[in-house]
Amino acid sequence: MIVLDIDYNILASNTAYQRQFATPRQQISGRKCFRVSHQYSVPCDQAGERCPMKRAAETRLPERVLHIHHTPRGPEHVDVELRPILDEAGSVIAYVERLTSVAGASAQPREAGLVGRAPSFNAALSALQRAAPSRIPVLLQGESGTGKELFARALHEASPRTRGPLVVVDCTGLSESLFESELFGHERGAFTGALQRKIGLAEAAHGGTLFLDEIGDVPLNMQVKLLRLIESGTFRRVGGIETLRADFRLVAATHKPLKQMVEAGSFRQDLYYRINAFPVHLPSLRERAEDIPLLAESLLRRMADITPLRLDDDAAEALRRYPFPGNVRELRNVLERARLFADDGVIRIRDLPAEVVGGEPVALLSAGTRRSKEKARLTHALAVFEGTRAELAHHLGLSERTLYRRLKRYELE
Ligand SMILES: Nc1ncnc2c1ncn2[C@@H]1O[C@H](COP(=O)(O)OP(=O)(O)OP(=O)(O)O)[C@@H](O)[C@H]1O
Repeated sequence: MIVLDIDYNILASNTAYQRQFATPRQQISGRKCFRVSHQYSVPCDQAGERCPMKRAAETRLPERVLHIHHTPRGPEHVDVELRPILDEAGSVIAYVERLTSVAGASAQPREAGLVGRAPSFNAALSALQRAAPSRIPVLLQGESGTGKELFARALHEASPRTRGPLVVVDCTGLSESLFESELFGHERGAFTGALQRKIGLAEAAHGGTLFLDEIGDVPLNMQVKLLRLIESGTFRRVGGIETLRADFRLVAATHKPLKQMVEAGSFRQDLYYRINAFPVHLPSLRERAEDIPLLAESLLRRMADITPLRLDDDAAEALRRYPFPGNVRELRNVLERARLFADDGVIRIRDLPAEVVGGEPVALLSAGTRRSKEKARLTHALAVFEGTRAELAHHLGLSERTLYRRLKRYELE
């Protein structure tokens, strides 16, 4: 926790803060929060981020945002909760901020788990953080390959049920009877071939989270049974008479437009309202193209055996421009294939599939507009960022070499 005055100066910090966010012997008190947390020379809202203090100064109410902070370990997602302190007349005289590292995702390349730092990714992560402590059912909506299972796992791990199981049910391609026995289990002799009693997935999720992936694929008849399970929290094994109590937190995911399916009569409205208590939009890779280098580096680390793998600048640029209809899964597949051609561990343009190299630019921008946008972004970053060039490259998600090349290209050196 830190205490701040209304001019962004840190007045005090506790030992937990110092341990987590300061380097040894670093003097925190008296410094500006935006310098310490972001290495900016100006407040966050002038550097293109939402500043919770600015809002709280107007509303005099608590604020909560998810920011990427500069820490001794590099950039990290941090959940910032801010409370204004008022004097007797009701004016804001100071703020208390509680900062919590978000463990569920990384803003730096990682060997496992969710990575991302684009605003649309952070919005999804922030929503997840808010839903995690409660038992509210969450519906993850996103195109195929956007990481629904990874988000479900991150939600489970951030929840109080993290010590319990996370049970994943893929609802695609299951016939009605198979779905029922998978979900509810069956008694011995319930049907031909049921030689033993089998515990169903709803029962296996006891004390944990039940993740129903592609819930839009559940057959209509089964939707009734699913609704009953969710509403009453009870079920019966196939062939059984005993009513059993289920205790799980429900997370569902779909890439289908459920609302339209409700209108068309192929998805039950009552079930839709039940599962849609807390919808979270998972961004497509097109909506977070700036995360492509970070994701690519993470995925390459996950694939590398002895030789480390990397992309050269041109290949990285080609990936950034490709719209990736198959999202992160497609990016992973493209890299898996390309690495087989990269004998020295460096993936070049010639190693990428033709559709990626010849693809249309992501946001139908002309090359000129793209360049002037990029130049403006770099000029702004140079003006507000106070760290070294290596740190700036890190902050922008670029390699140091790429940063220097761009600075030269735009004559910003
Ligand atoms: N933000 C991310 N960070 C790291 N890896 C990711 C991220 N998003 C997705 N992936 C990877 O992309 C692949 C596809 O993810 P996942 O299977 O979770 O997608 P999905 O949305 O469930 O897809 P589908 O709807 O087709 O089942 C996985 O290998 C996953 O590890």
